[in-house]
Amino acid sequence: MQSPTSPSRLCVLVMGPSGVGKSTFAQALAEAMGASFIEGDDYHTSENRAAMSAGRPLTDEMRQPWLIALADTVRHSRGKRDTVFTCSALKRRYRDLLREGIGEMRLLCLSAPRALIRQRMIARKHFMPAELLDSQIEALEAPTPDEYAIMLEMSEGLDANVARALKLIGR
Ligand SMILES: Nc1ncnc2c1ncn2[C@@H]1O[C@H](COP(=O)(O)OP(=O)(O)OP(=O)(O)O)[C@@H](O)[C@H]1O
Ligand SMILES: O=C(O)[C@H](O)[C@@H](O)[C@H](O)[C@H](O)CO
Repeated sequence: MQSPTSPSRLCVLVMGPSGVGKSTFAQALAEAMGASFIEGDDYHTSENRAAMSAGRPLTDEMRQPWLIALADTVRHSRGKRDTVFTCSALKRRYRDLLREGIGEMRLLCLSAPRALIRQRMIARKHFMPAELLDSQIEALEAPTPDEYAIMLEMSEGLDANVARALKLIGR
């Protein structure tokens, strides 16, 4: 039997505020690794989606069921294959909740200048409005040294960042 703390497959969390480029980067990374890709946004409750679409930031309580459902899916996936997943995972306690459900994971924390993120959010078609960006950045608790996160600056270009991430995670 496999315990959540002794998984056989690599699990990578791609985190950071809305619009920073998690989905774009994580899909490219998963493809380069031959890993499964899981999009965190697909596990929100309909209430959460409605709130975000209406420009209301999520509360800790609203994020709880989302994080639990996502962790459940990722745990099953990483039991079979290397898995890359996205989740804003803005606060330490959210990341701890994910670790509780999933086991060990590598953290890739994406950042970009606020103005660039805002520009990209305005340009895309998505339920998350650019007006929520400030609340995302305010809520963000950067990973602490004990989380061994790899920090990636997204204005540097997708291919360079994928290559750097592969090297740093040893793939
Ligand atoms: N390296 C890049 N160069 C140019 N545009 C990019 C790059 N990365 C992402 N984008 C664009 O920026 C927008 C936001 O990216 P993406 O949807 O991947 O962010 P996200 O962090 O997953 O957002 P959310 O958490 O809100 O789902 C998209 O329109 C995407 O096409
Ligand atoms: O924790 C949160 O505030 C939300 O989950 C957001 O970050 C969204 O998931 C997402 O990024 C929207 O596209």
